[in-house]
Amino acid sequence: MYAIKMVMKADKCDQDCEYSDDSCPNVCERKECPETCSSNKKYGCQNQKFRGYGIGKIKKSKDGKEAEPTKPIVEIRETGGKGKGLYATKCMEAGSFVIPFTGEYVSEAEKVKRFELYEAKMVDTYVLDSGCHFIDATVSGNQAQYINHSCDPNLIAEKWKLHAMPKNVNFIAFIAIKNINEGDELTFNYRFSRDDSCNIECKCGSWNCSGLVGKKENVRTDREVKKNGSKKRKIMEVDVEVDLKKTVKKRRC
Ligand SMILES: C[S@@+](CC[C@H](N)C(=O)[O-])C[C@H]1O[C@@H](n2cnc3c(N)ncnc32)[C@H](O)[C@@H]1O
Repeated sequence: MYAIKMVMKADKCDQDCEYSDDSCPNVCERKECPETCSSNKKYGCQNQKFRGYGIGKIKKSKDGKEAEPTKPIVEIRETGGKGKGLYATKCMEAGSFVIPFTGEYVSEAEKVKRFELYEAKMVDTYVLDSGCHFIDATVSGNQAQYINHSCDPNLIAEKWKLHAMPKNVNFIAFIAIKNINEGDELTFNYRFSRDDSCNIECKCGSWNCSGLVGKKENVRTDREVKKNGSKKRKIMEVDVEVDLKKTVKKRRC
């Protein structure tokens, strides 16, 4: 009974949703609302965060002009031990959209070619597996590429669909899974999909630190552990969380 109700709501929401807060069925399905969504009469639709960052169709204000771009709520700073990191410049509640992850969308074949090229040039490589494509932030990417790993993170990476964008493209958003204070470092669990990524000594300092950056339980880690600052090339290929049921407290789904 509950499932049927959700589907009906989602259909309605696709046309002209009346929710557009965290109970919005599109949020529950990780879909951005269409530009035409006229919900939330006072503040406008709250489920168009990618558009605010210039991703997808640009948001228009009521008078038809381009809306102001979203002001960043993060800044890059030195961490002392982990290189640069990304920090919150204001408080955020659990469930908040923090920042999208951007880079070049490439196929698996192109990713393999690039890995060879980066290896030849000894370039550190940073790629997120979005499920449909690989998002390569090695050369071009936004501030999200400075998010360090933690074994007890305050962010999760989620896959989203954008309205009027190809169905086979996933966009990635970093969402807060804890309340975050101004000045906190933003982190997520890298959960590396390659064995050869898992040999960097972890300095997250969490109570549950595994000792290695991004280590999954089933990954072999019998290689030489790289200290931070090592001249050896690092390959970061990260799996994005797929579990939609992963609980983010503020959301009702
Ligand atoms: C995607 S980059 C993050 C930004 C990076 N700190 C920088 O300055 O460019 C990933 C690299 O950051 C470092 N790093 C991230 N999380 C770390 C952690 N928990 N402990 C130690 N080093 C970490 C590692 O050198 C890793 O190769």
